[in-house]
Amino acid sequence: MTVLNPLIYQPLNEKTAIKQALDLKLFPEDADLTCKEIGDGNLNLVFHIVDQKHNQGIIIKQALPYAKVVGESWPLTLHRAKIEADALKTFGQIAPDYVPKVYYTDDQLAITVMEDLSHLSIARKGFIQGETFPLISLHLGEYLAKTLFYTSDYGLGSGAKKEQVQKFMNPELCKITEDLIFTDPYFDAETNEFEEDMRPAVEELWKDEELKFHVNVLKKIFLTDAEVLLHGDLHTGSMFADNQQTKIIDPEFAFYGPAGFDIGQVFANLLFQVIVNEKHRDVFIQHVETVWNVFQVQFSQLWEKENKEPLANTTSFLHYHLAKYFEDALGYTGCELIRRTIGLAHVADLDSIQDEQTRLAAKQKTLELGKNLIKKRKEIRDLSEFIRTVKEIV
Ligand SMILES: Nc1ncnc2c1ncn2[C@@H]1O[C@H](COP(=O)(O)OP(=O)(O)O)[C@@H](O)[C@H]1O
Ligand SMILES: CSC[C@H]1O[C@H](OP(=O)(O)O)[C@H](O)[C@@H]1O
Repeated sequence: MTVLNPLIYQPLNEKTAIKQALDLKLFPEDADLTCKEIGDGNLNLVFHIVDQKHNQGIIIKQALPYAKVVGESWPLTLHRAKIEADALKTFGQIAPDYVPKVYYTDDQLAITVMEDLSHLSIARKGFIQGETFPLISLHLGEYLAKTLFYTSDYGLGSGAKKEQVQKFMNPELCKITEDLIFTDPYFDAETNEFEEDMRPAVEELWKDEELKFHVNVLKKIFLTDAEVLLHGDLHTGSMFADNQQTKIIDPEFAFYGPAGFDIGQVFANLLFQVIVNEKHRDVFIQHVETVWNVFQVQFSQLWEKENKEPLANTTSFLHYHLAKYFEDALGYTGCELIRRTIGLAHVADLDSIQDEQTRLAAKQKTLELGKNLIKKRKEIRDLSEFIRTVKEIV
């Protein structure tokens, strides 16, 4: 665990970030550097440094010793910067096409210097502006298949996997997920945020004992099933895209957990668009289908060709895993839909809808779909039944 050393750790500002870049000799000597802090996430500082002369940029991301969205009253480990840098390196080796290059890291300063992706758009923002990024689901399916297979016992071997489990222990960030996704939305917690008009639906949800039982089961799986190295926060605000490329950023919540968690977060964040984006509804339904289809095909190929556990390499055991991942993913999809509607840290897909009635109707649908997926995840046995459930509610 990185200990905060006030003699070494200092939050950067736009001037000291330029000095840092110069000290690291990441630009030519005649560079004309400008710097802007562009962090729009909940937790960290992000400095965009550009050499105006040669039109080259880098990103310096720095963790603060607290959660930026709340302030100094919510202290948060700087160790998350090391977790993020290590996860970017691990995922970068496994799926280099989909991960920004890491140029430099400093655990004491809690910084990661990485490839500037500002020629791409944050997927969530692009979707809201009407983009569909036609290849994003194919890329996400491949990214998920590779990262979830190659970090598992079957892709890595059980000894090496255990070392990784240790390396990616991330208790403070996991606790945020445990609270914000699996606990707080299900009672009258201070962190929750919802419009007063949503109160009847929210209070109904708080009283739903069957739902809370299922959320407890999903939380238990999250707490105990150290299957694969997860990104841990794989929403569309953690994806850069254009019509050709997709890059996944921000894995500071990485840890060993259930494979279905990353898949479910991807499904949920695409489903926000299925719910709000009438014009491109079918495209986003297809995106959900493609993510699963590509994941399933590529994961199965890796399982058969690269399996380090000879006895595990059977079709029936592969199907057992795919069925578990799918069932868990549906449950986590439901949890993500609900927490982004009534918990802390909403999504712009919903909150940016100007018309109040349209916005409230969309939020009712995300809650309804979320509850259904959580409760019925064992009955929904395949992709077509999943899509049928989505269409019935949307
Ligand atoms: N590699 C990058 N290239 C360009 N912009 C980036 C890069 N990484 C982050 N950003 C910008 O900074 C914002 C916040 O980054 P993010 O990693 O999501 O921070 P946080 O951990 O605080 O959520 C992103 O939405 C994006 O606009
Ligand atoms: C207090 S953290 C809330 C929320 O923020 C994280 O998202 P991001 O880092 O992408 O801004 C994560 O989803 C947490 O649950």
